[in-house]
Amino acid sequence: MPRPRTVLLTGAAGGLGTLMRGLLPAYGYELRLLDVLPIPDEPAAITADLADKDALRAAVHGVDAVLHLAGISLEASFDKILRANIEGTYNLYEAARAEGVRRIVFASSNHAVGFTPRPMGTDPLIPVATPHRPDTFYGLSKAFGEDLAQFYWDKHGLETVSVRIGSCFAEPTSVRMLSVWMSPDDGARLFDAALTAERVGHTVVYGSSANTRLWWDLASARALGYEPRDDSEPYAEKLLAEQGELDPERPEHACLGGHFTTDPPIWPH
Ligand SMILES: NC(=O)c1ccc[n+]([C@@H]2O[C@H](COP(=O)([O-])OP(=O)(O)OC[C@H]3O[C@@H](n4cnc5c(N)ncnc54)[C@H](O)[C@@H]3O)[C@@H](O)[C@H]2O)c1
Ligand SMILES: O=C(O)[C@H]1O[C@@H](O)[C@H](O)[C@@H](O)[C@@H]1O
Repeated sequence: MPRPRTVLLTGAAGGLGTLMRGLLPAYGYELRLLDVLPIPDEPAAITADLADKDALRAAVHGVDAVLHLAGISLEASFDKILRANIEGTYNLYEAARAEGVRRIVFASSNHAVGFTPRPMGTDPLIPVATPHRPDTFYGLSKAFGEDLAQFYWDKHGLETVSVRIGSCFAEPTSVRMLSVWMSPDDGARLFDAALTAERVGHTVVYGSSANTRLWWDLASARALGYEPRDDSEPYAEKLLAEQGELDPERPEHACLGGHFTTDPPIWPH
């Protein structure tokens, strides 16, 4: 596939969208921005809901690829998740298929597999082929999105890289995040690799930096050409002094999804 140049960035007003708006142009992409919220200082951004099928058709028309970040990014009622994340992602795929877009990079989440026990001691890293074990309606919508991506590849030849993002923020803020953190710079490296790798079909990868305390296997991400450069370890001493080690007796410390696994989820995590 020729290197994509024009990329629709959905969820461009959000935290990750704002970070990627800043970082991805340096890789040579021309970003077309979309969000349900207006974006200050971005008059060309498309303000549209993922429920608006006509707006999505127009938004994907002529782009080489889509980086799909839009949606509810925390736990919410099933009705809200259904509309934004499940129907919204379907609407985006259908628009992309109809307009002949070749590739989508889908912001999946570790919460699609959040009830997977985290490795302890000498346990092996968690592979991407681990079964879906969503920890929330939110995680369930990401499991659906991964299946939707597989279906659109098998049926329509529309490629996807589903990125099970850990925690992509400027800095890790919890002991759990020491294992799942993805620095914004590594996030841009991974999204660039996912947009440009040859013949991905539907590939699932974990999205994180090369953390010393990593819980999952980055092999499928590295196979796309991703070379992480960051590690959360410099933050470890301070976070461990403040919060202590994870306690395997506490369910929210024993699983990948952390506090998303409690009922209701406990914020912050
Ligand atoms: N930030 C992370 O660490 C992380 C981790 C795992 C997965 N993700 C996923 O990455 C994506 C971006 O995460 P974020 O942290 O920037 O979240 P965010 O909540 O800051 O941003 C999401 C954006 O999507 C927009 N949006 C929501 N519903 C919409 C709709 N119906 N139509 C159009 N736009 C809509 C929101 O207005 C918002 O700007 C999300 O899909 C999230 O689930 C993020
Ligand atoms: O697991 C995590 O830390 C992150 O998971 C993502 O799916 C959520 O969107 C984000 O809010 C969490 O911080």
